[in-house]
Amino acid sequence: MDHAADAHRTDLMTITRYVLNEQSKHAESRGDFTILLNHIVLGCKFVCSSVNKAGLAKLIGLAGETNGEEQKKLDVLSNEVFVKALVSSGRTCILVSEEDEEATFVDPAKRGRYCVCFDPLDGSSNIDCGVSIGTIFGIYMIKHDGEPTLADVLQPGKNMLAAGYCMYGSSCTLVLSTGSGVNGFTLDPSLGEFILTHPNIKIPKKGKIYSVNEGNAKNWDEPTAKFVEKCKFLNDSSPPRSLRYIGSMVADVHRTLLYGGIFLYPADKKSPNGKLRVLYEVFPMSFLMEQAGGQAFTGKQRALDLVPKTIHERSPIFLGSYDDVEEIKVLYAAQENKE
Ligand SMILES: O=P(O)(O)OC[C@H]1O[C@](O)(COP(=O)(O)O)[C@@H](O)[C@@H]1O
Repeated sequence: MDHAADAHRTDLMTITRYVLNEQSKHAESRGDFTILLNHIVLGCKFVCSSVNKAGLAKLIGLAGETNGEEQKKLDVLSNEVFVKALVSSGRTCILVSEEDEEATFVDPAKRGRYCVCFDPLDGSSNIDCGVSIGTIFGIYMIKHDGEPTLADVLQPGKNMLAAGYCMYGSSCTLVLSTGSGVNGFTLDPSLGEFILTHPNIKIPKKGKIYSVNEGNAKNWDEPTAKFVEKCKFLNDSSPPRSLRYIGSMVADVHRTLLYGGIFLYPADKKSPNGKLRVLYEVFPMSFLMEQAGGQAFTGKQRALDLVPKTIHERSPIFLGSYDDVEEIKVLYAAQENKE
């Protein structure tokens, strides 16, 4: 690798150029998706700079508002920026945000054909201590000319057109799939551009890492308890798997995508549907995992086959390397056969 050439690379593959190339393959594309994505990218850049200067700009701490959960100042600010950017793109008709109780139906005069479900700032519990957090988004397109309704977003995840996340960590990385593979782009602060740095990401078929909040172990169901037990106390000579849990889904999934392994947020006696939300956490991450060669399972079915009934519905999720998720599917199938 010629680092000097790399540092002075002049043929810059920005995310806009990448998506424009992608879209040019679709005859019907009029550039609407690229315009939409550019507004999402603008939101990510704004949130990235706000997160970086949070301590200095007094953006740490609670906003004193709730969405059923206490909202952080950065939660509210990020949500405002994304809603305004998405509406001003003129390409959206329905917005579903983790921070808004109700879906936003865009004014017909400014409306487009895309529905965007997003968590403007995921990993709230890690905001104030500077640990990596992120934005997650999933995009559908309405296929009819009638009034957009909730039915246009309460669809299986496999109907999404695209999904991605932006991680605000040691560097700002945007990972995106438009249905033909997964690519990672790193923000070059000196250019203010996301540059392709992780082309065609493929998750290792089998991993050495498991990622779960073991603090909930006493409330787990048997297949989950058995799987985590296996991760720790293998009955053969192979080395035990390592536990890595940041508590920010974006950061835990990003590591899983690059290094392999499995991330799980199972159901438990206290939260029978788990914690993570289907439309803007489970679906986008499952879409990316499958596009990278991994898989995503709910404990009952392929995550992307789920049909949510409400916009803030939760679901258990097991996602990551193909073989690792296969192991837990076998345990749930055995449980089902016993019942
Ligand atoms: O603290 P727990 O129960 O392990 O939950 C951590 C999970 O909750 C989340 O923080 C989601 O919650 P928020 O959307 O409220 O931040 C995920 O990012 C993370 O995977």
